Amino acid sequence: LPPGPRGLPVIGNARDVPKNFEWLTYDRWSREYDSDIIHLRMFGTTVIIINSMKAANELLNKRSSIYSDREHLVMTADLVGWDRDIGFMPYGDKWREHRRLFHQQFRPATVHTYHPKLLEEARKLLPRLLFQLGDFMQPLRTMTASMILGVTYGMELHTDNDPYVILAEKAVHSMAATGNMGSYAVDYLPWLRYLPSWAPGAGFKRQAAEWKELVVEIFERPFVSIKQAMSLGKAPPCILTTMLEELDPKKDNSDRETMICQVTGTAYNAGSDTPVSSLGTFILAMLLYPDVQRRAQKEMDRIMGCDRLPEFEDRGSLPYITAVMKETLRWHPVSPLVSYKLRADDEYGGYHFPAGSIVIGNAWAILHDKKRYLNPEMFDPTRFLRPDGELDNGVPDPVEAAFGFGRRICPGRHFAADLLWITMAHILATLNIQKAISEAGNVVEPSGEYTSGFISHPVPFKASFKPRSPASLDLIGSRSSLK
Ligand code: HEM
Repeated sequence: LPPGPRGLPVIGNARDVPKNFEWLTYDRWSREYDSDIIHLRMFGTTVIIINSMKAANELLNKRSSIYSDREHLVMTADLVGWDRDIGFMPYGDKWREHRRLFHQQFRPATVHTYHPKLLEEARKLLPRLLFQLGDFMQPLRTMTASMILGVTYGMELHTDNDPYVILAEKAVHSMAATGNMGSYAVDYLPWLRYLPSWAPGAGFKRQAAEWKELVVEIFERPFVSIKQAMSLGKAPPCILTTMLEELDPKKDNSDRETMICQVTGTAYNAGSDTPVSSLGTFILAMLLYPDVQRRAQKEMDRIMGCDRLPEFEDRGSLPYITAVMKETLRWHPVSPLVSYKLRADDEYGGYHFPAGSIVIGNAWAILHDKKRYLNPEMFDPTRFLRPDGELDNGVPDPVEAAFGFGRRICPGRHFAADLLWITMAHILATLNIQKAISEAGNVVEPSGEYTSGFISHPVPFKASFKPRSPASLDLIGSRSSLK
């Protein structure tokens, strides 16, 4: 086995692994043990942590057929009910069928047909950012939910307090809190699930029951509501109606309908939180690196002038904006760790990995590898550009690790990349992102801190959005509503 910290009998390294920001500790151990692969034992389970792209490529990408299973997380899957979600399904026929159905709706050729919806929502975001009162993340959450709910269920959201946005936020919180192996002891000690809910130490069961109600609702509520609308001939065309219309009415479709419900529900929850984290990182970077913001705005002005908003067709002429998006995904990956279960014994670099090991890809370490990215802690989009300002295809694309690996790689990545790009382009074209000023007149510095867990978000911070010019106000279409 690869090197790693010596553990204690029975519990192994359970006390060595910190509760938060494990990816930083894994990265440090990798340097201390001078090995890109390290090994831990957690209550008898072997855990292999991959900290370099080279090893990730050899194992997670090239040998994906044995590295694509998921560990069964008792808390997440059984107790909270996330087993409905493709991301938590074990490798096998059921996962394959769900993933195939999902892919048909989110492959590049299909995602292209969602561009009008992405544009419409990015444009609605601008006045909301301008008039937000202190919590700019809320309009970003509403926009992202509107995009994903719009294409999946044909829904229109009108306010920041839409029940579907709040539902997604709460449900996805339970995924972020439980989705990393070992966040709850019951993952390693499955018998704990049989503790009665009232027993001391069984707080996790009471919490799980509360979360499960939300998870069931996030999958079933929109599905049932659109199916009803469809039976009345009132459902707008969307992914769900497309899938339901393809069913053969002469057959019993109950299994197929369950699958469709799970696929669309997965899109709703997998797609409504992750881009919000990236957009939060983008805003943070624009506050901390004002020169980057100015250069991006200059590029927008050069291509767009001041009389129109960006379109997807402009992407080829806006390499710096694309570089800002790549750097956002690299600087703080949304999922710093991704984990798999090894299905068969394997060997690599003189090491033997037993079947059943948990294998963790440390995306954070890969995206902060000094050998691949100079000064990785700096937000520097120019690292992706050639001296002539065009994109440099020789620089490793953060997409390689930020969206996971192998057969499990995020199937929503094309949609996500389009969503992020068009949103960043719209904000940079029209608004100045500035540090907020407190009531006492002082500049409010963002802490730059992040939450830990399966999905990592910037800790809430304040920012102020001002129109770049009177022409920007016209473009935003909100001049009349300004005092
Ligand atoms: C910035 C945005 C996003 C990021 C950074 C992101 C990242 C990831 C990562 C790291 C994984 C795990 C991959 C692995 O295990 O190797 C994943 C899985 C997944 N993502 Fe995304 N994602 C994003 C947006 C989306 C969107 C918008 C959708 C839906 C439209 C989506 C759907 C999924 C699904 C269904 C899976 C599970 C795949 C499986 O287990 O087979 N993601 N994503």
